[in-house]
Amino acid sequence: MIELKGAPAAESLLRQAVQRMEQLPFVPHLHVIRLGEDPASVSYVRLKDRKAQEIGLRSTMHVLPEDTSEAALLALIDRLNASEDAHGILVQLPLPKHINAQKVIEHTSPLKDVDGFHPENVGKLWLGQEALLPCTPAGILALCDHHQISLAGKKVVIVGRSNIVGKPLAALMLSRDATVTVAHSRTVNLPEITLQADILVAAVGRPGTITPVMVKEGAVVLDVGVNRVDGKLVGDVTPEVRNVASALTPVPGGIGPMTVAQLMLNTVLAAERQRG
Ligand SMILES: Nc1nc(=O)c2c([nH]1)NC[C@@H]1CN(c3ccc(C(=O)N[C@@H](CCC(=O)O)C(=O)O)cc3)C=[N+]21
Repeated sequence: MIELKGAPAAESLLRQAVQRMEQLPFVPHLHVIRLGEDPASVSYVRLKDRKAQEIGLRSTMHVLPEDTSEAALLALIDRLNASEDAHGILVQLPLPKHINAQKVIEHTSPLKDVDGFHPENVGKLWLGQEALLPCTPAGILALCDHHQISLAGKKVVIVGRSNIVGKPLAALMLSRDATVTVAHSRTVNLPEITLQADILVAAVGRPGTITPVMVKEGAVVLDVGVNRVDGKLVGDVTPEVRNVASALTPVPGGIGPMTVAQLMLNTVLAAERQRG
C-alpha cells in the first residue's frame, strides 16, 4: 500500500505559486474573513494565514464578531471587491445561520473568488472554460498528478455531493476523461457502486463511511474527510482499508495540505488575471 502523502505534492504547488509570484510587479494580497470563534474555523484560517506568510504572500485576516450583520459583511466584501490591494477574498465557511452564505458567495467578485465558489466560476468549470477552481478538488487533481495516478478512462466514484468538494470534483475528473459516478446519502446499495471504483473518493464528512468491503482490491482511495473524534483528526475511511487499497491518502497529511497550497496558487492566479 502506497501512502499518498500531501506534503511533497503541496510543496510543488507552492513552488509553482512562488515562481509565478516572482514574475508579478507586486505581491498578491489574500484577505480571509472569519466570523466568530468556531475552533475548527480558527484553526483552518490560521493554517492559511501561516502558509501565506511562509511563501511571502501578503495575507490579512478579518475577524468579525459572530453576530455581525449580513449587511456589514457584504459591505466589507464590497470594499475588498473595489480595492486594488485585494487580489483574493475568502469567507470562511460555515457562516452563522443568520447569514445567507450563497448571497455572500455571489457578492464576491468572481475575479477574486479564490474558493472558486461563485456561480460564474462554477459555470465556467462545467463548461471547461478557464476559471478559479475550488481548492480541495483542484488540490486532489494535483495530488493525483504528483503521484502519477492517471485519470483518463478510470472509473471514479465520488461519495458526497457537496458544492465545495463532490460536485466540482466530478467536473474536474470528467475534464480529465474519467468515468465519474457521484454517490450520496440516498444512493441505494452504496457498496455495489463503490466496489466498481478504480479511484474512490470519500467526501462525506462522516467517520467510518468507507470500510474494506466497499473497496475493490488495488483501488486508489482518496480520503477528503476532516472529522474531529475525541480530539483526533480522522477521515471518512476506516484504517483497515489500507489492507485492500493500493494507495490511500492519510488524514491528517493527505488532502488537507493540498487544499491550503491550492489556495495560495489560486491567489497568485487571481492576481495575474487582475493585472489589467
Ligand atoms: N471558504 C472556505 N474555504 C475552504 O477551503 C474551507 C472552508 N471555507 N471551511 C472549512 C473547510 C475545511 N478546509 C480545510 C483546509 C485545510 C485543512 C488542513 O490543512 N488539514 C491538515 C491538518 C489540520 C489540523 O491538524 O487541524 C491535514 O489534513 O493534514 C483541512 C481542511 C478548508 N475549508
